Amino acid sequence: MFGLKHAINGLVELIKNERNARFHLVSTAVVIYVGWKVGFEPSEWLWISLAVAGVWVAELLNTSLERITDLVSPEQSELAKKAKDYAAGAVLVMAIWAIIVFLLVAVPRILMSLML
Ligand SMILES: Nc1ncnc2c1ncn2[C@@H]1O[C@H](COP(=O)(O)OP(=O)(O)OP(=O)(O)O)[C@@H](O)[C@H]1O
Repeated sequence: MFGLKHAINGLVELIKNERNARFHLVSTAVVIYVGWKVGFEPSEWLWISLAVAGVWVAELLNTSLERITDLVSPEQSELAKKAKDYAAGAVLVMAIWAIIVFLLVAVPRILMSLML
């Protein structure tokens, strides 16, 4: 279980050091609260949890790639810029998908529960 300790440490460090991660943490808590309040179905939880996990994974990999890039190329370089921009693009794609899932799955359920 030593790997688990390091993995949890990675998550804690991400939340401590990255502003984006703190935003993800608040968003994750809000989505879980809303889902619990309106009573998401298991299939809805599946989509929402996939989107939430996807954003966390993308942010973890992006931050890891940023650190590796800084290690390999501490000075300004065109390649370092490309490497970081690609990784940031991956987070953006995942975040857009998570918003689409939220709009398609959560918003109709929230509106339904407000009308009842
Ligand atoms: N060594 C570098 N050479 C050229 N451009 C860089 C370099 N480092 C960063 N950049 C540019 O600046 C952008 C922001 O990089 P930075 O490492 O500050 O990431 P960040 O998104 O601000 O994340 P963090 O706040 O975690 O460091 C990169 O996407 C890239 O375009």
